[in-house]
Amino acid sequence: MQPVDSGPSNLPCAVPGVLEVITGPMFSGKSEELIRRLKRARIARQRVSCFKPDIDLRYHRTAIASHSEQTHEAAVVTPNAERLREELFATRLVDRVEVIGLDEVQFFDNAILPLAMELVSMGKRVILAGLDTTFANEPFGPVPALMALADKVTKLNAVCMTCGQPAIHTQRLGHSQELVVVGAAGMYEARCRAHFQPYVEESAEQMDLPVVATS
Ligand SMILES: Nc1ncnc2c1ncn2[C@@H]1O[C@H](COP(=O)(O)OP(=O)(O)O)[C@@H](O)[C@H]1O
Ligand SMILES: Cc1cn([C@H]2C[C@H](O)[C@@H](COP(=O)(O)O)O2)c(=O)[nH]c1=O
Ligand SMILES: [Zn+2]
Repeated sequence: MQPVDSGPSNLPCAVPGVLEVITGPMFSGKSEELIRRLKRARIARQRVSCFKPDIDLRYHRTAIASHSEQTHEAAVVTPNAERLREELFATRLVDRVEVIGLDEVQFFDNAILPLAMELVSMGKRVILAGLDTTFANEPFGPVPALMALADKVTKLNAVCMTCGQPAIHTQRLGHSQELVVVGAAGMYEARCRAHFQPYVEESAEQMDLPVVATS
């Protein structure tokens, strides 16, 4: 008797959750894309909840806002995954929503990874937006690891403010070497590879330190 090729199972599985990461430099449209996805989910009559860290209250206290002034209602939370967990579970909000959005995820600690995966395992659509690299071109917080775990990664480009080509970097204008410096246009610019100056050389020049020649 021939063995039966069972093939792909037609058995229904539990509603699958999904992790989506939207990333890229500043001004690349991450918040716009997050807002677009959340609005479409609401059109599809899905229940949506959105959060942003209390670090960055540039435009609104009760909404995420893009540089182009598009907005979506959001709750402000301390950028601490345990606090976000409490916000979702202690209030049972998690039981009332299908889609969870979070902007500026780069400011969260690494515990955001197991929290995101727990929500996905509960069948939630989790959409996270944040910077992949810092002003110094280093991986920013949990974002690269989240990209590795995601079902879908959308990496956006901005427009280089020097030449108009696609920009993958965020240039900080000024001397600060702090990791977190909240700001927008005037403090930061999108730059392409050719026009991005990582802070090591630039700050050395600005601080009148010797710049080591590479060739
Ligand atoms: N250098 C730039 N490249 C692209 N868009 C820019 C630039 N500077 C300003 N913008 C504006 O920023 C908007 C994207 O804003 P936003 O969604 O907040 O980006 P992000 O969240 O990635 O910082 C664009 O639609 C455009 O109106
Ligand atoms: C590169 C870089 C950025 N920031 C800050 C600057 C802004 O407040 C946010 C990014 O906002 P956006 O929605 O992506 O435009 O992050 C920072 O603190 N450190 C950095 O290295
Ligand atoms: Zn350029």
